Amino acid sequence: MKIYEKAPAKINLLLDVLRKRDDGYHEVEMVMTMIDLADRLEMQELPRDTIIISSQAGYIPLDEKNLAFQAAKLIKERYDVRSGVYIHLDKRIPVAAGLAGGSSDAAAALRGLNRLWRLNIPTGELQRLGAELGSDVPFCVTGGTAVARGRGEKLEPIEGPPQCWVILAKPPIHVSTQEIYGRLNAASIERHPSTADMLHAIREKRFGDMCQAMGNVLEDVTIRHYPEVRQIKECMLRLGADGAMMSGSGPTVFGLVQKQSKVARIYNGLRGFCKDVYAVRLLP
Ligand SMILES: C[C@](O)(CO)[C@H](O)COP(=O)(O)OP(=O)(O)OC[C@H]1O[C@@H](n2ccc(N)nc2=O)[C@H](O)[C@@H]1O
Ligand SMILES: Nc1ncnc2c1ncn2[C@@H]1O[C@H](COP(=O)(O)OP(=O)(O)OP(=O)(O)O)[C@@H](O)[C@H]1O
Repeated sequence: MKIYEKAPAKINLLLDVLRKRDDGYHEVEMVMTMIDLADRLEMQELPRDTIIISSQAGYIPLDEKNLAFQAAKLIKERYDVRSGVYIHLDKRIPVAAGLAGGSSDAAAALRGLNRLWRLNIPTGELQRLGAELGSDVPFCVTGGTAVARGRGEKLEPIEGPPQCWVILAKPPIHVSTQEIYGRLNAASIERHPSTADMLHAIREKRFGDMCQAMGNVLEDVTIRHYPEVRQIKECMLRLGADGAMMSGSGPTVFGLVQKQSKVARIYNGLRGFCKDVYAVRLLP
C-alpha cells in the first residue's frame, strides 16, 4: 500500500522570546500559520525492518539525520513496528530557510505512518512524539493557526488570519537556528511584539492591524550577521508589501499583500535580488 501526505511550510506572524531556560532552550511566544507551499511525502510499507529515504533534492541528508527518518524510527521503536517503510520526499520548501521544511516532513511522516501501520495514535500523542524531534514539529502535526508557547510545543489553536498573498524571498545563505538563538541576549531585547495586539487583529479580521502587529525578536540578530535580510525586507516594503518580516530564525523574508494586482510587481522586483522567490496563499 502507498500513502501520501502533504507537508506545508509555516511562517511566524509573531515570534517573541521571553527568557532563556535552564535546559538551554528559550521560552517563546509565537503566532504561527501554514502557507500553500508544501513538500509531498510518498510512503510505502516494506516487509523488511528498514527505513529508506529518497528525494529529488540533492542537498538534504537521506540517512538518520533526515527528520522524516527520525520520525519513522521513533514511531517504530515506540509502537514496536516490525515492518519497514520507504519514504520519498518531493522537496519544494527551500531548505534551512526558517520555514520548518524538515519539521513539517517529520510531522507528515508521523501522520502518514500512523495511517500506514494502522496504529490509531491520538493527535496529542503524535504531537508529544513530534516534540522529541524538534520544537516546530508539534505545530506541524496539526497545522492551522496557533499560538505556540513553551519551547514551541504548547499549542493553542486559534482561527485563521484574514486571507492574503504571501511572497517569500530566500537569500542564498545558510542560517543555523541554534546559532541565532545562541547569539540572542534574551534579557536585553528592547522591544517585544504584542501577542495580544496580533490576536486581536486576527480575531477582528483586520489585515492592516495584523501587519502592524507583526514582530520577530530574532530578526535583529540574523540581520546583524546577514544584512541582505534587511535589504530584502526593505525591498519588499518599497515594492508595496503591506507588511514584511523574517520568518523563524531566517533567512527567508515574507511579505503580506491583500491586493492581487500588487503580487506580480513585488515578485518580479524581488527576482532581481534573489533566485528563490515564491508567491503563495495562506492555507485556509
Ligand atoms: C525558530 C523557530 O523555527 C520558530 O518557529 C523555532 O523556534 C525553532 O524550531 P526548530 O528548528 O524545530 O528548533 P529545534 O530543532 O528544536 O532546536 C534547534 C536549536 O534552536 C534553539 N532553540 C530552539 C527552540 C527554542 N524554543 N529555543 C531554542 O533555544 C536550541 O539551541 C536548539 O538546539
Ligand atoms: N526532511 C528534511 N528536509 C529538509 N532539511 C532536513 C530534513 N531533514 C533534516 N534536514 C536538515 O535540517 C536542517 C534544517 O532544515 P529545515 O529546512 O528544516 O530548516 P528550517 O526551515 O530553518 O527549520 P525551522 O524553521 O524549523 O528552524 C538542514 O540543514 C537539513 O540538513
